[in-house]
Amino acid sequence: MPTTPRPTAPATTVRKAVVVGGNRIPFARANSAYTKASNQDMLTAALDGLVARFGLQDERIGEVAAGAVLKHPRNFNLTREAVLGSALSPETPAYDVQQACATGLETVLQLTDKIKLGRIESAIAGGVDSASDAPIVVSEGLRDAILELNRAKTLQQKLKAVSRLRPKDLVPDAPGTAEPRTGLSMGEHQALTTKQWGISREAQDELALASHRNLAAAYERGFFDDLVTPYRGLAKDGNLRPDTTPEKMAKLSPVFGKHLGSEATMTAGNSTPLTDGAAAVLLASEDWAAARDLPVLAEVVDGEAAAVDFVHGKDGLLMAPAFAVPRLLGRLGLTLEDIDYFEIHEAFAGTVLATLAAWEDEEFGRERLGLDGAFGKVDRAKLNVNGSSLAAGHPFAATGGRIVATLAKQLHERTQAGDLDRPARGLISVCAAGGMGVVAVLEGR
Ligand SMILES: CC(=O)CC(=O)SCCNC(=O)CCNC(=O)[C@H](O)C(C)(C)COP(=O)(O)OP(=O)(O)OC[C@H]1O[C@@H](n2cnc3c(N)ncnc32)[C@H](O)[C@@H]1OP(=O)(O)O
Repeated sequence: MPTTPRPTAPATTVRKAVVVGGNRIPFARANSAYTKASNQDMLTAALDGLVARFGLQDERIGEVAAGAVLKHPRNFNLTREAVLGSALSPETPAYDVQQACATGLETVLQLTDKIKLGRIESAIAGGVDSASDAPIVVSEGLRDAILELNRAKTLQQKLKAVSRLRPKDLVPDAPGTAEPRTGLSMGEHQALTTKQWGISREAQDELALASHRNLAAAYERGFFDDLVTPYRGLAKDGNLRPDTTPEKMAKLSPVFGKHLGSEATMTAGNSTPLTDGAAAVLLASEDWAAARDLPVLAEVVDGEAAAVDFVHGKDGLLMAPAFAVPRLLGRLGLTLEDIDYFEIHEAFAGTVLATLAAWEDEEFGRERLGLDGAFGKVDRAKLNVNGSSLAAGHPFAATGGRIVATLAKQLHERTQAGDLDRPARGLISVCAAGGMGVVAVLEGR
């Protein structure tokens, strides 16, 4: 007679995971204020700022997950080293994540899932990147010679290893943002997508200007006072240009897609700059936050990842969020109209605008998303209301943490204002190298 199999693990509970708050160091343009700071220095500073803000000295956090896109081989487990260097309890486990520019958001989703399942009560998610201290890779020839030298026991074997070296082996591989499968940089890929979706230079410059204007206004009203801790002489993001104008932007020469001639529209003004920085977000179960009398800004409701075949297909490298968002909202029974704030990572102005154009396109909606028509229109007054990567800068893995903390605070303010008959709702969309995208929905408290 068949018997009902006994569960091999205790039943798990699904509960809510919330954002308590965030902390980041101001983001610096590459080769400026943080030239001498390593990824570990910056991540430790972001963690220590969070510790100071929420009284977490010697606290054993359930788990810390962070990462860097440009990681030195010497950083075996960068996040654990940063935890050991911080004021958190050394009994706090920590691990690295790498999901390109979506790393910060991916860590938030991984850790909130663990909290929802009851495996941990608290967590810190984050990310860091330094374009100033990028790892330099040695050539295959030099690597082979060094490994052989390491194994050599006799003088003869050592000389043989060294004698293999040729002058070209001494040339290092310079760091870059090229896609391994196409050899094109992210900017060159985006230039193709920007053209494909017919995004004008004016529209890109306008989006970049709005980003600077919104970020400057948010600093002005003190919005970042409890989200950003000054570091190495910097109190605000070094890339912020409150005085930039449409005329100044219009004068900039194209930097990507130059082969497109007069159709080249991407400049240093409407592309993110290479940036250094770190961000961290404190996540918890409701009980853990209540027991410590800590505030709760927002709930992390759900997330989704997508990928596109940018090598053989017609979708642009950074277009995966155009697919991930409809899937996530569909699963949650929401439409774009149900969202009060959109945080769409501004890798390039063209990335945001191409995504919005795809969602408004009937054919894309029917043929690529399997809908009856266009997915919908984003109300631009709800988009990146506190500025985004074009103004703040984009230290790749740190961007997700910046966005989650910023959105959580914005949602909290709006929910507490009480003008909605429900909690304020926010959508995050982050594109990533490799044709990927990670998105999430948060709700204010
Ligand atoms: C990684 C993932 O997984 C997904 C993603 O997010 S993809 C995005 C990844 N990021 C990138 O690829 C980074 C792209 N950016 C770059 O490579 C470089 O920043 C860039 C090529 C765009 C520009 O480099 P640069 O030429 O060194 O920039 P920079 O010197 O700062 O600016 C050039 C000029 O524009 C001016 N400028 C820049 N922004 C301006 C603005 N908003 N208003 C007015 N002027 C501006 C600068 O003042 C400068 O002028 P001068 O030459 O007179 O000093």
